[in-house]
Amino acid sequence: MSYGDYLQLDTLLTAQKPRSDKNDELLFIVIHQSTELWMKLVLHELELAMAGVREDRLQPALKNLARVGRIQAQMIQSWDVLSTMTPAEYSGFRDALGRSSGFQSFQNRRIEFMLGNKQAEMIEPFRHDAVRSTALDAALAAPSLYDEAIALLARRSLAIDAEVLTRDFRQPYQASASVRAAWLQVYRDPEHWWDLYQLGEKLVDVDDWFQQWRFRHMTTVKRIIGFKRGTGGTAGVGYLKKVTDITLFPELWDLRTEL
Ligand code: HEM
Ligand SMILES: N[C@@H](CC(=O)c1ccccc1NC=O)C(=O)O
Repeated sequence: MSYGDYLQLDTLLTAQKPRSDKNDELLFIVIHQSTELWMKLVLHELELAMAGVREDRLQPALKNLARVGRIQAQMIQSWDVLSTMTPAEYSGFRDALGRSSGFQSFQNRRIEFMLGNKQAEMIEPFRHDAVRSTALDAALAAPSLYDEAIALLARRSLAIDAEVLTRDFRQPYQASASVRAAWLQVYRDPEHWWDLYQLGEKLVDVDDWFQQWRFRHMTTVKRIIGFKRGTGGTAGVGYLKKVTDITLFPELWDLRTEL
């Protein structure tokens, strides 16, 4: 066994195939591929974290979520590398991308669903692909990381409304007064609820860094394509600006006003 065999570098390093003769297309491909690799690890860690929360093994789940946070930091940093590309350099090969866009990132959509950003229409770009659309249908219907956290609050005898626990998980999560009151109880007496308090803060980290990733996507796109429309059919920056406001775990933000 050699270094290259173990890491399958023949496969990995022959998968960069620019469609133009422009120098900067390699940067564009490498940034996307490395992001997809990080997403692969995020999915793995999120699955473990969700299983940990579900099975009341909170300490390992916290460790998985801490790792997700450090990966998100890398993903946010990588916008700085892409920002070295100028509008003229990108325009040189943009036509070669055709109508492909980030809407077609399966791993990104699975992460969004696992974190609770449930928008069923986002499966449409995958309908021609039986394997991926089936996996996304399943992720849409399953409880998110936050649904698992709320079920844990209930198992710890915090009062959670029944309709929150038995909700249709395909629907976007709606903030609930009982969930807010439960988290508030945890945050007002951290020593008594130490592991739940840590879980709450890890979830805020993930939400915060997800928002930062979206924000940097939007600013990077603004400096590279200005206000051109997106290849995926949206208005471009205007659309990306709108999605920066998405909040995954609303009560964990709301309760901060009351502390
Ligand atoms: C020059 C670089 C980039 C430009 C100009 C760009 C532009 C855009 C635009 C305009 C959209 C909205 C869909 C559309 O109308 O096309 C979009 C969506 C998206 N992009 Fe990018 N992007 C860039 C780089 C990246 C990178 C490096 C990633 C990392 C994988 C990425 C991931 C995504 C994802 C996941 C979406 C869907 C977002 C959502 O629905 O919330 N993009 N991008
Ligand atoms: N939506 C981008 C194109 C784009 O960024 C893209 C195209 C192909 C593969 C990945 C891409 N990145 C994420 O949106 C654009 O409008 O220029």
